[in-house]
Order: sequence, then C-alpha cells, then structure tokens
Amino acid sequence: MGKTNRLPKIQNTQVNFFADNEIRSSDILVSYERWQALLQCKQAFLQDESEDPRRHPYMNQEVAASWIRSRNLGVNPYAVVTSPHMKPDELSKLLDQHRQLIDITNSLAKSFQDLLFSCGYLLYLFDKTGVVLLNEGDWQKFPPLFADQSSRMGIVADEHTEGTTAHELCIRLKRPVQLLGPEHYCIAFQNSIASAAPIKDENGSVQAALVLLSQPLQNPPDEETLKNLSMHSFALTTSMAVAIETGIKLSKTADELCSANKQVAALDNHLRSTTDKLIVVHHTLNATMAFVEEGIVAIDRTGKIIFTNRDGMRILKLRHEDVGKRNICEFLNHDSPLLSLAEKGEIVRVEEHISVGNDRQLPFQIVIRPIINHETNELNVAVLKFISAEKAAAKASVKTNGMAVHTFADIITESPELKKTLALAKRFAASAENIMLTGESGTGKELFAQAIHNVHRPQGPFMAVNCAAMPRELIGSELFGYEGGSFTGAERSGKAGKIELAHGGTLFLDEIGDMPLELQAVLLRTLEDKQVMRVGGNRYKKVDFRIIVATNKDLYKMVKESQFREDLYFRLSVLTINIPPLRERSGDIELLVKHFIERYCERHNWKVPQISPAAQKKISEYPWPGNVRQLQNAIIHAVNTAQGDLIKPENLPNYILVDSCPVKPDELSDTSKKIGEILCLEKLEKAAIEAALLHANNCPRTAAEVLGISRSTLYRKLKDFKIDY
Ligand SMILES: Nc1ncnc2c1ncn2[C@@H]1O[C@H](COP(=O)(O)OP(=O)(O)OP(=O)(O)O)[C@@H](O)[C@H]1O
Repeated sequence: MGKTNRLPKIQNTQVNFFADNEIRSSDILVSYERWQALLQCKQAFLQDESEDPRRHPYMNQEVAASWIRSRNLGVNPYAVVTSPHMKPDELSKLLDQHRQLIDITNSLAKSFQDLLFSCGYLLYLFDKTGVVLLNEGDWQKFPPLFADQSSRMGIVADEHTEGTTAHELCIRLKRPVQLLGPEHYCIAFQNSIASAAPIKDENGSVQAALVLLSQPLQNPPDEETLKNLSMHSFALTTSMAVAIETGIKLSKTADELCSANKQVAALDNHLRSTTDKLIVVHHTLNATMAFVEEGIVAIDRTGKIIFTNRDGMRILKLRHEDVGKRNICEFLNHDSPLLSLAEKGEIVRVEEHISVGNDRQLPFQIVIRPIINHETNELNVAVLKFISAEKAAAKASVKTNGMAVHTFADIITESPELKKTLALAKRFAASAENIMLTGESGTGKELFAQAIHNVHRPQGPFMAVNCAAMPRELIGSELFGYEGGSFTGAERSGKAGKIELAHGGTLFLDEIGDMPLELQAVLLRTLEDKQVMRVGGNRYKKVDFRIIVATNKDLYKMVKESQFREDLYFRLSVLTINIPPLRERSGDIELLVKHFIERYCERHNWKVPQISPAAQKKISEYPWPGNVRQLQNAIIHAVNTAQGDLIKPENLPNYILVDSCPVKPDELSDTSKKIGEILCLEKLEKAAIEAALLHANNCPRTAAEVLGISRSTLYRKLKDFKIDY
C-alpha cells in the first residue's frame, strides 16, 4: 500500500461525533461541531505532512499518535485492506486454537442477529495480532468499496496495514474504544462508528477484540439519534464481550466438570471392581479358614475380635454376632502380655490360659502375627493362632508319624570333625543305597537319617522303628505287618507293617543291633526281593524303599560273635557314616549351648540369659556321655532354674558339677594312662547313670530324661553295667 497525497471528496460530513480524550463510553459526546473539526483536521493531516494532529483541540491524543504512526508506516488511507492474508493451513490452525472463542461469539451473534443486522452493524472478531477470526453482517448496506469484502477472514488488519482502527487501539490500550468516522485512518470507514471491546482471558490478558461497525451514515440524523446510536453500539459491544468472556469461563468450568466427572466415574468403576475382588478374597479367606484345624482369631489394636474361623469360634465359644463386639482380653488373664507383644510387631509364641465363661482355664499356645501399618508404625491387626497344649506337645515331638521334619540345615556344627561327616552324608544322601549310621547315643543319628531322607525322597514317608524300644516279639508284626486274626490281640482287619508304609520313602531302623536274629533273615530277604509278606499272610507285596539303619553298638564285633548276621551286616553297611561323639567335636559344645538356650527362650518368649564363664567351663569339661541330647536337656534344666539374666554353675544339673573334670576331650581316649582308671569312659558313664538314678529316686524314666538318653538305652546300660535299681 503506497502513500498518497490526494484526498478525495469526503461524503456525509453533515454528521458529527465526539469522543472524549479517554475514549470512555460514559463520556461520549456527540456534537456536529466536533465532527466537523475532526474532518477538517483529517483533511489537513492527509494533505500537509507538517500538520500535527496532536495540537488540534478536538483530537484524542492516542488517536492522533496512531495517525502519525500510520502515516510513517506508509499506510494508504484510500484503500481497503485485502492483504496480507494468512495461508490457509496457518489460518485453520489459528481458528482451531480459538475454536471455543469463535463458537461462543458465533452463537452470541446468532442470538442477536436480528438486532445487529436490522441496525446495519457489521460484527468482527480479531485476534490480538489483528487477524480477522470472524465477520458477520449485511455487506449490501456498505458502499461499493466493501463489495467483495463479504468475508475478510484471515486478513491481518493491524496498524501496519489499516492504520488507526478501533480494534487496534482497544488491543493496544486494553480497554473499550469507540472511533467516530474521521478518526479512522482509512477513508473507507469515514462515515461509520466503530465500537471495540477487549475479550480477556482468566489472567486478564487481552486475547481478542470484538467490534461492531455501524453502516455508513448517509443523511445527517438529528443529534439525539446520533447520540443513541453511539451509546447503543458501544454498550452492545462491551456487553457482548463480557458475555463472551463469561461464556468461555463457563465452558472451561463445564470442561473441567466433565473431566472431573469422568475421573469420578473411573474411580467409581475401580472401586466397584476392587470391592468385587475384595468380596471374592473375603469368601476365599473364609472358605480357606474353615479348613484350618486350628483356631484363628484376628483382633484390632484394642483387642476387639474382628474375624475368627470356625475353630476360633469353638475355642472362645463365640456366636457370629459376637465378632466385632467381644474383646480378646475377656478371655485372657488380666496380666496377659498378648496385646503389648502384638504391638511390638514381631511374630511370637506365648503360653496363655484361656477362660471361657465359668469353664476352667485351658492352656493354649498362641502364635501372634501382627500386621503393622508402615506409615504410622502402629498395629493394624494381629492374627492369633490358637494351638491346644496337647497339639503343641505332639508337634514338638521329632518322631512325627511318617514324617521327617529335619534337614541338613538343622544340624548345628562348627567342628571340622562333624563337618567332614556332614559332607559325606550329603554325598550319600543323593544315592539310593542303604546307609548305616553309627555313633553313641544322642549324637544325632536320627537327625542325620531325617536329613538324608529329605534330600533323597522328601515327598515319601519316613517310617522310624526303634528295635531296642520295642518288645522283641512285636518287632516282626510292627515291621512286616500282619493279616487279620493272626495272633491274640491283633486287629481284626490286619495291619500294614512299617516296611509297607515306607513304600516310596525311607525305613529308618534305629538300634538295629537289637533286632532278633530270626527277623534279620526276613529283613534281608525283603531287602533282596523288594517285596514283603505280612505275618500270617500268603502273598507278597512289592515295596520300594530306602533303608537307613542306626546303631551305637559295634556291629562288626557282634557279627564275629554271631549275634548279628554277617550277610545283613554287609548289605546294610555299604555306605557307613560314623557320627563322632560330642566331646570329640571341637567348638561344638559352646555353639550348641548357645543354640539351645536361644531356641528354648525364643519358643517360650523369654529373655535370653547369658552363660557365666564358670558355668561354661563346667559344661566344657563334662564328657557328655549322652551327647547332644544330654546337653540339650541340661540346658533346658539350666534355663528353667536360672529364671534370670545369667546361668550360673548352680543352675546346671548336679551330675555335671560332680562329674565335670579338667580333662580335655582328646585326653579321654587315653584315660587309663593319663588320669587313671576312674576317668575311663565306661566308668564315667556308669557313674553318671548311678548319679542320675540317685537324683531321680531310682525312677528310670526320670533318670533317662536327666541323662538325655532313651529309656531303652538306659535299660540296656543298666543291664550292661549290672546296676541294681
Ligand atoms: N548337630 C546337632 N545340631 C542340633 N541338634 C542336634 C544335633 N545333634 C543332635 N541334635 C539333637 O539332639 C537330640 C538327639 O539326636 P538324635 O535323636 O538324632 O540322636 P540319636 O543318635 O539318634 O540318639 P539315640 O541313639 O539315643 O537314638 C535331638 O533332639 C536332635 O535334634
């Protein structure tokens, strides 16, 4: 657009409009005089470059400054802007960006359509850079200059291209602006009134301008009509802009509400599916708990019972409606530590007496499994498992029917001697061969047998028979089983023997040296043929088992003395493991003392006492003829009598105090030479047995317990040592 010096004849100069310096709607004055003055000023300005409109008394300073800028920018006042026009793809991107604003303005324009068009207004929406985003109106009412301007969408109408306009000043000044005809820089708008209002975003920044442009005034209306037109268009523009801003805000809020609704719906779905899963888990838990044959009771932090299985209800004599109401403390002694232990967050086992109503108190072992809230570190729930005292005792018994509970990990040792044995046992365990375990009473032969079984056939049965503990005449039927009615006292339907029951697993024959000779032959046949016939029966049954035998006797000597079958001996002793006695295992006594103290205290939830150096010395000097079992029993005695922080010598069983001697274990093998006859092992053993009998008032059962040997071993030793009792 080039600059031009000629001003064409201006039409319709009869109409005069006034706008104050501040360009505020409330101050707009209409005066024929001002219109005339503005027109004169404009003409002078366009014709004479030295003319400064800022000095003109009727000129608004902002408008005057804009005229000067427009002229300096070289804007042609006699043209209508048709370029630059945005490229179609850029325009469509811009329209998308302002989609919400355009849609809201459009719909508002539609609702005011009749009013706008009947008054002859053109409606424009500009973005903040002056690009036309929307234009609506009846172009026919405008002079031919506008004829092909029916859509000016995408045109960039800023000060550079169109000079002084209402929308440009409105965006620049961030407030509503009204320009009277001559105030426009372009002659095309010379007879129109343009009212512009900014549309601001939520931060108060102008993002667009709305403009109402009146149709050119042909005849001079009376002054009152002009005033009304000016006020009316100005008020309508600003109201519409406010309505658009509100519409945008509402629409954004609606969008936010909509997305919040979606989130709520998604949360609701999640909640539903979690609830469904929880219901399934709850039912599964209930069904599972019904199978558990021990009382399970869950309590909250205060002890309130919040769940119990069938057995728990039976033990506490609860009804369904009691769950959630009754408190576990009602069933415990008032000084019970159960709740405070649960709060500590560790799994512990306590002995408790449970009283239900007026019934007598019943002893239970209760395992407490607390569930701690990791954020608050407080107890959420504690699950209690009630085990009746009898069941607990049965569980404590190692010789659980048909099951081997021990593994190699249970064998505690630091001594190189036992470690060698252990390594050998692990190697043998992997083969399917028969194994012979030799060693003194209580050295851990059965422990080894169970560990070997659990390597080789952990899923199969582990059937243990102690040949010394059983009356000789019953060993046959116990081992081989019998058919119904084969002898007096037999079960009518007959009974499977331990060999049959060991099918697929291990048969452990303890104290094999005590097996009667005639049965040794039957056993040998069974091992060779891998089949068994019950006593009184007439058919064989195939059996597949591994045999592990144990003895504390010199079996080879027995073979030589014809007390044990040589063929059976060789069959059983292919893989022999000799377990050294405790006194020959360096370091193991101290280690096992510590182990047994800790395990026993842990089981009873007692504080672990220290062992005094003097007591430890006594224990180390004692020769332990009953080996690990005897040591274990001595520790139980010591822990129970100490009842405090320290185990002293006086807490040890008497026989240790009497018999402990300052002789080192290896010296014991040469006793006759070094410490005289009294310290030879057999003598020591005999003395220990006599001391134990004395201590137990001649009761063999108690004496066996004190010595830590089995009753059958004690009876045998009493016979061997010819001790009267
Ligand atoms: N090394 C060890 N570590 C831990 N506990 C052991 C160890 N050796 C033996 N025991 C424990 O000592 C007790 C006696 O062990 P076990 O019954 O296996 O001995 P045994 O040689 O079979 O005795 P017996 O000849 O009198 O039948 C068991 O309670 C066993 O668990």
